Amino acid sequence: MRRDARIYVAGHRGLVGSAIVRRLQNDGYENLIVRTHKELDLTDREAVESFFTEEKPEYVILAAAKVGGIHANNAYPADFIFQNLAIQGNVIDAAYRHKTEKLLFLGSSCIYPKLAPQPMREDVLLTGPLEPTNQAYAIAKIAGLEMCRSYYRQYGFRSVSLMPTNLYGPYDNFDLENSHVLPAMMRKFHDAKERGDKQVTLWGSGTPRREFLHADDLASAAVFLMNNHEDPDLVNVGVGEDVTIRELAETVRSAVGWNGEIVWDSSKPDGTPRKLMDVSKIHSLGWRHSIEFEDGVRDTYEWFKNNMAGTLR
Ligand SMILES: NC(=O)C1=CN([C@@H]2O[C@H](COP(=O)(O)OP(=O)(O)OC[C@H]3O[C@@H](n4cnc5c(N)ncnc54)[C@H](OP(=O)(O)O)[C@@H]3O)[C@@H](O)[C@H]2O)C=CC1
Ligand SMILES: C[C@H]1O[C@H](OP(=O)(O)OP(=O)(O)OC[C@H]2O[C@@H](n3cnc4c(=O)[nH]c(N)nc43)[C@H](O)[C@@H]2O)[C@@H](O)[C@@H](O)C1=O
Repeated sequence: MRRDARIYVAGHRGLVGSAIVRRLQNDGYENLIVRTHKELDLTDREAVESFFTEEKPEYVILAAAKVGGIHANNAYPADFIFQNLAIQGNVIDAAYRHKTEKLLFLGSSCIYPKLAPQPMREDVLLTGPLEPTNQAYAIAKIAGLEMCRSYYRQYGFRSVSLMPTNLYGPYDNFDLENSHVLPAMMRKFHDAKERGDKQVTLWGSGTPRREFLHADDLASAAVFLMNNHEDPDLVNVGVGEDVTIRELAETVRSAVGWNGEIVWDSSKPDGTPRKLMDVSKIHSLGWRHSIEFEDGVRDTYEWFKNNMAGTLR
């Protein structure tokens, strides 16, 4: 991408979109196009059409989506499938018709079968049943990446599709019900420390394993692949190592500095037992993560204390 190219970053205020904007700005890209959800609802096909007619972005980074943790996915499957199908359908099709040079699509590690062999290679896609708690979201994401492959096959429309593992970092969603596990733990431990609570309740058994990648690393992979990769087939993005949810709780608790008791609520779902990415493809393309987990969690907690603590209810 030329440094003066017109690059539309959809979802620029979210965890991933904000990290991609920071990365592009640091790399000297000076012509970024952004719209808030309120300014442009990407589920509205006519609004998307007018936006592309007006702005004619040369590159599109699609980091806008309906996103949430295990509870949100399980409780609101209709919102997850409808909004994601609509957003990606509108944006990918408009980008093709308005002659965008290249688009970046984001899937997720939950597109792979619930019991896929670990670590999960890109070619285990569609080889078995999905995890029920996020099936609606996963099917929307699989449709998105198939749309990218199909637009390439039929029209030669260029795109890259990244499948990130679980992400964390600044501008994450710290809602107690609808967020992912890492920000939820951070907020629960922080609130307990502030209030002097002796116990925090976490969900499930604590035995599932998850892999965590800092959003700044994902942003670096996104810009790298936009510049260096020409195949619309999916590419996993992760660190290649995972931890149990109990181990994660210890790391986050230690970063926050709270020493009370953790209680596990077994009435809440565990979700997929393990989701570890095979990252050999992206390593062979020349990209590796650079933020170590403990450093990333510590920095994210600093950001949380400075920006979010006290603003949340
Ligand atoms: N977080 C994670 O662990 C992972 C995320 N991903 C993928 O990365 C991408 C970004 O996720 P993440 O940054 O975490 O999500 P966030 O929820 O942090 O951000 C999503 C962004 O999308 C915007 N948005 C949502 N709906 C619309 C809409 N209808 N019109 C316009 N904008 C909209 C939101 O705007 P607003 O805030 O104003 O509503 C927000 O800026 C998604 O595709 C997600 O599937 C993949 C794997 C893991
Ligand atoms: C990125 C990915 O994210 C989601 O999948 P998930 O990884 O299962 O989601 P999660 O981060 O919410 O939970 C991970 C694990 O952690 C446990 N857990 C403990 N205590 C809390 C807790 O307090 N909050 C939450 N949310 N989880 C908790 C929880 O029970 C589970 O065992 C999907 O939306 C999927 O669509 C997707 O793409």
